[in-house]
Amino acid sequence: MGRLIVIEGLDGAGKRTLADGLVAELDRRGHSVARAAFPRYGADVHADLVAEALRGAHGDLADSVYGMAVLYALDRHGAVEALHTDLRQHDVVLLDRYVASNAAYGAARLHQSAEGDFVAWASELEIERFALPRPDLHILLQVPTALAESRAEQRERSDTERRRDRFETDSSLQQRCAEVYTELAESGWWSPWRVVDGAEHVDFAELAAVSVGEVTYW
Ligand SMILES: Nc1ncnc2c1ncn2[C@@H]1O[C@H](COP(=O)(O)OP(=O)(O)O)[C@@H](O)[C@H]1O
Ligand SMILES: Cc1cn([C@H]2C[C@H](O)[C@@H](COP(=O)(O)OP(=O)(O)O)O2)c(=O)[nH]c1=O
Repeated sequence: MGRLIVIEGLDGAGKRTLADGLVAELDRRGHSVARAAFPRYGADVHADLVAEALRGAHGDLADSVYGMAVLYALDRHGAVEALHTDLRQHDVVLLDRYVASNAAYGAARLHQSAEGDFVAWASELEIERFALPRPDLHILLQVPTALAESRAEQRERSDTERRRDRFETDSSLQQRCAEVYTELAESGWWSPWRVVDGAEHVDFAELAAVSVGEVTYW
């Protein structure tokens, strides 16, 4: 059975770039890796509805924190079988965003902490009811909000396909989100968490060893 590793962090933190580096290191060490990212834009209708709503479609849908969170969750619900298959066939299944994104962004939008009603509701929906597979490890890619914002801006300039949406351009939301992520990591929500400083050089060898369970201390 493979290990489920989840990368979390703010928009523009560098999650995709970190995933590229970690996959290369795991590959170099001979581990087979399956990789996925949520939302599954273009592959799941719920994810597409989310993207459209974030760009102003579907009336007041994007204003509903719970409504949007249900769509993100249904995207993952539709991926449960594929995740189990990948876990059977690979040493590592590496996800760019998972349930903790819903927990962090929803709580932040509602000005709640990780102890609040929203995180409890999201856990009940996705962990209990949808029975999504539990991660072996969350990696929180922590960067100052201003750095994440400038990286997201830089990416927007070089890749017009990735124009920033209304969450991504809301600095105070991103700041609150960073706080909820830190709380989730500190409380060990749903799995152990490894916090990686994305403003510094990342030690991929060490991160790969932690990811495959060779190193089990935090
Ligand atoms: N460690 C880093 N140092 C400098 N730039 C980075 C670093 N990581 C990512 N970037 C750049 O920042 C932008 C956002 O990175 P990306 O991995 O797409 O973030 P995310 O997936 O978290 O939204 C990209 O233009 C990327 O090249
Ligand atoms: C996966 C997920 C994302 N989000 C938020 C985080 C991001 O602000 C936004 C879009 O996800 P993101 O991964 O940033 O997509 P992209 O950068 O490719 O457009 O959705 C949630 O609120 N809940 C979730 O479950």
